[in-house]
Amino acid sequence: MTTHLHSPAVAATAVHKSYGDHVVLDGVDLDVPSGTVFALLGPNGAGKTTMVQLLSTLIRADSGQMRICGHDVDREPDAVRAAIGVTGQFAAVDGFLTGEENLMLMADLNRLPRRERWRCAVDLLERFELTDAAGMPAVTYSGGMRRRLDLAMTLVGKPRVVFLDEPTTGLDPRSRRTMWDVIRRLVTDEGVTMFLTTQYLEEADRLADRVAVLHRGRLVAEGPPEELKRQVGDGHVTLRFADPDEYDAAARILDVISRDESALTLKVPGRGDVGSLRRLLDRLDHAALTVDELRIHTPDLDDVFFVLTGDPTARQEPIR
Ligand SMILES: Nc1ncnc2c1ncn2[C@@H]1O[C@H](COP(=O)(O)OP(=O)(O)OP(=O)(O)O)[C@@H](O)[C@H]1O
Repeated sequence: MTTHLHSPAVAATAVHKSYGDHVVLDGVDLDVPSGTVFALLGPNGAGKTTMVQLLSTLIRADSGQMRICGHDVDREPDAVRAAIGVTGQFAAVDGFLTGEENLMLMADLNRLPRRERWRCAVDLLERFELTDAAGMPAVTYSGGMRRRLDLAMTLVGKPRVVFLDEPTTGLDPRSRRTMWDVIRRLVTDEGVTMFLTTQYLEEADRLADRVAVLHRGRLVAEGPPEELKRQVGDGHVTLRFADPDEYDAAARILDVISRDESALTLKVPGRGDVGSLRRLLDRLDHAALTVDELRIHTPDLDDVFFVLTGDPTARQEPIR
């Protein structure tokens, strides 16, 4: 296999993909340097999984070019498959096998020499904090443990690029943080390139060197999280209401970034300076609405998403 040491880990140019009349990707360009974490961010149905399926040779694009570590996805699919690992929302883990057996099976499938299989399994179990659970059937694992085992299994084949499709969807905050640590360590210690898709702005912000925002089949922004946040400038203000009717009424009169029905909170754009806060409170006063609590935030990716897409439908997704 030819190695392309100086090629970007992932490069895509003018990628189009439709299902019937439904345009899912409408000319997407990507460039991910080796040894970095890249996050493709977007709400449900934005086309993130489709992009991963295209780059990992699972489906074909209608047009456009894609290369992984210098290998053309269309013309050299075997070389691409040898360079990548994919972990998805539907893990490859067999619940009836123990963690160790799952890893040994994967080592077998990757044709590792017999004496290396066990060493590889033990090493991965330790790095992924699964040593204590190594002998237990995977069906007894928590969601976070399963995701870690799935990622460990992907690494048996020593991929240079790992696609992580929504790696922490459905995990509790602690498991999410453990997963983030594992992902970061793989990049820092081994130079693996991570291409992750996520709906969670916080995840992209914490993990990624570069973030791209996918909206209606197009990239609406691309850059380091800090740069995107700078583009937005102002932060936001969170307002909490005690009364559901007042919460609803406020949501109707204000320019709302996002809303949380259960907490009765609204996020509205604003720097939090005295003048703009006074204007905001005056508007609520005139409508006879009482705010229970007010918090001021510096810009985060949530604000970036709102400013870039300005699309209220995008705001209803479970972004956090
Ligand atoms: N095989 C298919 N046939 C028809 N439509 C499809 C197919 N696969 C995906 N789609 C459509 O393409 C759009 C993008 O789907 P995709 O799964 O890529 O989105 P996503 O951003 O990964 O969303 P999620 O966060 O929910 O996984 C959706 O509207 C989906 O219904």
